[in-house]
Amino acid sequence: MTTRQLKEFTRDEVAKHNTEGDLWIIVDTKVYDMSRFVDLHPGGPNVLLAETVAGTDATQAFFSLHRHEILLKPQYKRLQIGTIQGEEETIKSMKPGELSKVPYAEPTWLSNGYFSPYYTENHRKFQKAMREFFEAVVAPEAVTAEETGKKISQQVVDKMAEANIIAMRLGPGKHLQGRTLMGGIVKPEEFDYFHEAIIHQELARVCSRSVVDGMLAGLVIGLPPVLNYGSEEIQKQVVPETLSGKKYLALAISESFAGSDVGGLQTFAVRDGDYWVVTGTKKWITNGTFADYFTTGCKTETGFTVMLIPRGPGVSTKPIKTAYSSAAGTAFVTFDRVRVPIANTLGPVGKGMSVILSNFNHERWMVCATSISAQRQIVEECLKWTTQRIVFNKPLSSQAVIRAKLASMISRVEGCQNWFESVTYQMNNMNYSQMSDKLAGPIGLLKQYVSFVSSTARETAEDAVQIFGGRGLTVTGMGKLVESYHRSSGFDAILAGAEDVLGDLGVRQALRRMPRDARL
Ligand code: HEM
Repeated sequence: MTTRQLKEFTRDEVAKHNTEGDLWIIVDTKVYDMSRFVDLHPGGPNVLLAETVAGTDATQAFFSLHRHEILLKPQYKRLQIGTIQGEEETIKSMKPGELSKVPYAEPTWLSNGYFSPYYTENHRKFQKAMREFFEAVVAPEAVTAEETGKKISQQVVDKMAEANIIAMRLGPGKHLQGRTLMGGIVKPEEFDYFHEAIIHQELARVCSRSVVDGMLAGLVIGLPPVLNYGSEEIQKQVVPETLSGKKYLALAISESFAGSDVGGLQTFAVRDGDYWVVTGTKKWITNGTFADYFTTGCKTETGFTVMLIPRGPGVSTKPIKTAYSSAAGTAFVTFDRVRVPIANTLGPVGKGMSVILSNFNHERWMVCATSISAQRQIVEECLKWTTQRIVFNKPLSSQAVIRAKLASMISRVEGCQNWFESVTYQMNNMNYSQMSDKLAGPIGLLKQYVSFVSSTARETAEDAVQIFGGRGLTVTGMGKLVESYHRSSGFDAILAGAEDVLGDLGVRQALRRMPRDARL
């Protein structure tokens, strides 16, 4: 491939090329020859032939209508023939792993000149490596997966496994022992919930909501019951297979008949010698279309029991089309008299409710982490858009009503992140049973506030669409992240427990702890 030589021009020289068939424009000191592109331009030829555009500096017009990334695509990059003599571009692409300088685009601890009591130099090093990894390895594929709805490729999964990211997404614990984490940046025994939070938040920066789930979220929420309650044999087989990304696992709890009211589930298991015989259906199972194992909640004679069901005779899955991409592998799962060895039981028979409930805290906390990060990205999009978009001859941000929306959006995401970090700090200082006892309520309330959805995410989604107008409803182009967020932010209000139920859980826990002698 030959590298084209870029020439230097004066603005006067460019101005001479302002007709159909000989059309140049300047965008941020770069000179583009649009002569042969005019008829291919998705925005039509006429806009480019306009007097105010042809042969002129069209930087402002360009950035009012296009994302910067368009200029970086090879098919458009090659339209550049030169630069303007003695001038330097002002709009630079972010370097790999670079932090955004847009205010509030990064959490406080990553913002230049600010401090945090929670994070160390090691967290910063870890965050940098994680951002570089996700940008280089995951981001390109995340865009494709969102569009095609296909499962994330095995190549990406293998690279995540190699860095032990799959294992780290399950949080601190014995499953990290003996592993080299992110090339050795953090020792397994030093890996804490802030490291884990960094992974979830960095992942959500490069993936849409569906792809975050498609990145083996099923395993993240479905493997802990195996780790905490599975027999040694089961663990020996399933843990290495899944954490190496060779096999996939999903958590199969919700059904057409019951969701947040886990007690109402109807899938049942009957004992037959050394086997359970399982019959029933599960719905909205993340990663279910490609899962090899299902951590499944079943009704049994003495109560509710959790067991690991391998895909095999009697197990079938079909995709459910939801508002977000099928890359998440959302499935309807049918168990038709499936024979499952009794040895696959996770936790005590009839005591499955506590297995599932104890698992929920981590899952909900993870949903909060990703949800806040996605919300923050929308704040960044809105700050950029309102600064570059010109309306009534002024930037959109000069309108007080727009600034009021930005104020609410910033306050919401900062409130969410700060509460989230406080809960994460508690997790770092509590053991598993303390967490189950003391944090189920706060995490429930936090998720309600974050998924916060009805309170913060959904309001931010609505505000962002108002700010972007029609573009916020358009799948491609300037508002594509806002559109995707608007369509999928509601998912966080439902997945891992409906927000209203969780808010109520938090209050009921608080009420249970009210001192008997408390009076006004
Ligand atoms: C290097 C120069 C340019 C390139 C490579 C380019 C490329 C594109 C592309 C790929 C789209 C589709 C964008 C999308 O789906 O988001 C588009 C849309 C558009 N372009 Fe350009 N463009 C250029 C310059 C300009 C200029 C100078 C104008 C001046 C007014 C313009 C006006 C438009 C309009 C009006 C649309 C439709 C936007 C919309 O749907 O909201 N373009 N252009």
